[in-house]
Amino acid sequence: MTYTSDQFSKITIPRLDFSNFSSEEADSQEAFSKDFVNSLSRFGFVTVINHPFSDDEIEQLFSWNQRFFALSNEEKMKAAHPKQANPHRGYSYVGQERLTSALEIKETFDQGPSQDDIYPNRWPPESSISGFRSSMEEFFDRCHSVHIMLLGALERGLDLPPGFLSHRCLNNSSELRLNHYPSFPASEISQAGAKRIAEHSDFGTLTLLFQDDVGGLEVESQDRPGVFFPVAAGEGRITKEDLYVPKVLTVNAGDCLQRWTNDKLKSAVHRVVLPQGVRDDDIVRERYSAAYFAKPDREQHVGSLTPFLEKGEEESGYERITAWEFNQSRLGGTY
Ligand SMILES: O=C(O)CCC(=O)C(=O)O
Ligand SMILES: [Fe+2]
Repeated sequence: MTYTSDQFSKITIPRLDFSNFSSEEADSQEAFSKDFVNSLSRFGFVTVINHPFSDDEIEQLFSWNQRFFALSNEEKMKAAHPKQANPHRGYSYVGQERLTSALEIKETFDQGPSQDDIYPNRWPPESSISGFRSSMEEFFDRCHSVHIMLLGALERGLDLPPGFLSHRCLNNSSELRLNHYPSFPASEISQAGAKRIAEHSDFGTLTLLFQDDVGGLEVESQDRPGVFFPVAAGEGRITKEDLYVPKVLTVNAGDCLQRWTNDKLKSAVHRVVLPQGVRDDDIVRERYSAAYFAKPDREQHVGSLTPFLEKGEEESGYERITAWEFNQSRLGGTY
């Protein structure tokens, strides 16, 4: 597949106001829920303002993100990601993970649930970055509660009974990833075919994505396969206000949600490339982001759920493998 960017596309990812859902007004809640479903069904992505995270929480998250990656390599390697990929934990240096054959100019720090004894987290020593672990653990739990709220909106928008999706995600086995894309000469990208992050879809239910204002995130069009357009694109260039954290939360559907809903909600392919307007002789600004990959409980199946299958077609749709088996099969080959 050849991929092209359509940076000036008029496709606009809908921007929803979460305060409509958190209000007591049934009509506003209903409208938010329907719009949320429609956007994930049409684009696989949505952006949300007035979301439940406070400015302070997000600013702190970005501050930890910057402080962690500013540590020396030696310090970061004290939290090194284990050799095998499953599941992601700890620090990965530039080039360690490849989603395709392209070099990816990014370093990452992955964290799972603090109560996971089978796959424990890998923290840098407290003496290197005091307070990092406790803040990140707290933020992880906040993301879990926002994930459950958003599943509530999907249940409503999809006319499902309350808890129909969320009860499959209560023993949190999600992952939180800090991304740092270092600064580099733009010519390296055009000559070497490197990317910040190559084309991929996320594996879980929903991804809560926090971006800074550098830009470069693009999503593949559902109508024109192979054509990518910027997330938060308006009638032309992205403005700082389109992206600026902490105001805007980007949410996208992952493969498990696509499977459960038998393709009604789309796990769209996305990537991070050069921001718009960058020329070959520019030095590209560094970029920070954080992604909470919300996932179903490991023992839950990720086959198509009955309400999304035609009557008498219960055997059709996606196979009922467990979320754990699915996650492992998707991770293999990326490391
Ligand atoms: O950095 C971004 O904006 C996107 C990152 C992403 O897609 C991922 O980590 O899966
Ligand atoms: Fe992603």
